[in-house]
Amino acid sequence: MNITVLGCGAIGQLWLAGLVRQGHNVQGWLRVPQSSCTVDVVTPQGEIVQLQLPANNALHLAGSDLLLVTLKAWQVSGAIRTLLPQLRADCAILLLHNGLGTREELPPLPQPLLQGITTHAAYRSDGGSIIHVYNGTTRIGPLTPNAQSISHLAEVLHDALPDVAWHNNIAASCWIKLASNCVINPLTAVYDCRNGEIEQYIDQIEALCREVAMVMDREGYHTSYESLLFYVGQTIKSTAGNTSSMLQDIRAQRHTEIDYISGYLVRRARVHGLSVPENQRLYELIKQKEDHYGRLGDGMSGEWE
Ligand SMILES: NC(=O)C1=CN([C@@H]2O[C@H](COP(=O)(O)OP(=O)(O)OC[C@H]3O[C@@H](n4cnc5c(N)ncnc54)[C@H](OP(=O)(O)O)[C@@H]3O)[C@@H](O)[C@H]2O)C=CC1
Ligand SMILES: CC(C)(CO)C(=O)C(=O)O
Repeated sequence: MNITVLGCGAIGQLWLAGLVRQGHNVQGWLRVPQSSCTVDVVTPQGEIVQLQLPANNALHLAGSDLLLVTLKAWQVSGAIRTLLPQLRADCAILLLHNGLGTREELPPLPQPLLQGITTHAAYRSDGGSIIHVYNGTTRIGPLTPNAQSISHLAEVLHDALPDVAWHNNIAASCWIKLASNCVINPLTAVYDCRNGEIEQYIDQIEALCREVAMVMDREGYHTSYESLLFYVGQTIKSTAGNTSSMLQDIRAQRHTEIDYISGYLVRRARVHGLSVPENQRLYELIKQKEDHYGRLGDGMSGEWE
């Protein structure tokens, strides 16, 4: 397949490495245009993969069958909008990020639109290499009716970076993942701790899960408070040693994905006339942290890192 990977950070480089290995014709797409991009990945087995791949080639983009979007949620709609005029109408666009709400920011598209969530874990080391710490599962599925027929994409992606599973009702899976991000990300950022250490704040975890379950129910997704609480508890246990992505962003004074996590939940609650005070409170606490270092940056670059 002809593939463009938009965003060549931690997750993007895992995909670039895996797709090239399978013989696909792949390029990266960088924010600051360059003719090549570096892939430098250390696999969970300690294997080092170093590649130089083409990047930002307009002809390659125009011939792409798949645009794989591995950006932070707040970077997605702006980046896709600038590329849309150059994409074929049948180029599948797969959004692979934490949180929800990017779809609503995009204009109506002729292209088949898909969404994915992943439990792979990777981070950029001080030396710049991407350390792939955990081999997880990626779930993908259609957001638009014209994407329902391309379930074979899951197989193609599975061969490159297993495991990949197709879910017809991907929105429901994304909401369940949103529940764990509404709990783990802001709590770890507020208490400045690893994921496993938030188990002690059980009252807050329960309140957050109750609120997410209530909003999900109004959104039409079948779930229960108990099942969400169980799922979130399992995620806390299985990622106990992790530093959440939100805490990493806060520590590095970067823009967080809070607007697409707790912020999205708060916005959907408002649409349904529901009150979600615990999610609202955590949302505001994280925004205050962002504003604080945003202000510190004023007069310097004036931009988010
Ligand atoms: N890393 C992980 O383990 C996991 C990540 N996720 C989710 O996956 C998503 C991606 O995360 P991750 O890979 O860690 O993030 P990164 O920040 O590592 O990667 C994003 C990349 O996109 C680049 N970028 C930003 N804006 C643009 C643009 N307009 N055009 C092209 N490139 C751009 C950034 O470059 P620059 O820095 O130059 O702006 C950066 O290299 C997030 O939603 C995250 O929450 C989910 C599960 C696990
Ligand atoms: C599930 C969790 C919380 C794992 O760390 C995550 O997705 C993140 O850190 O963003």
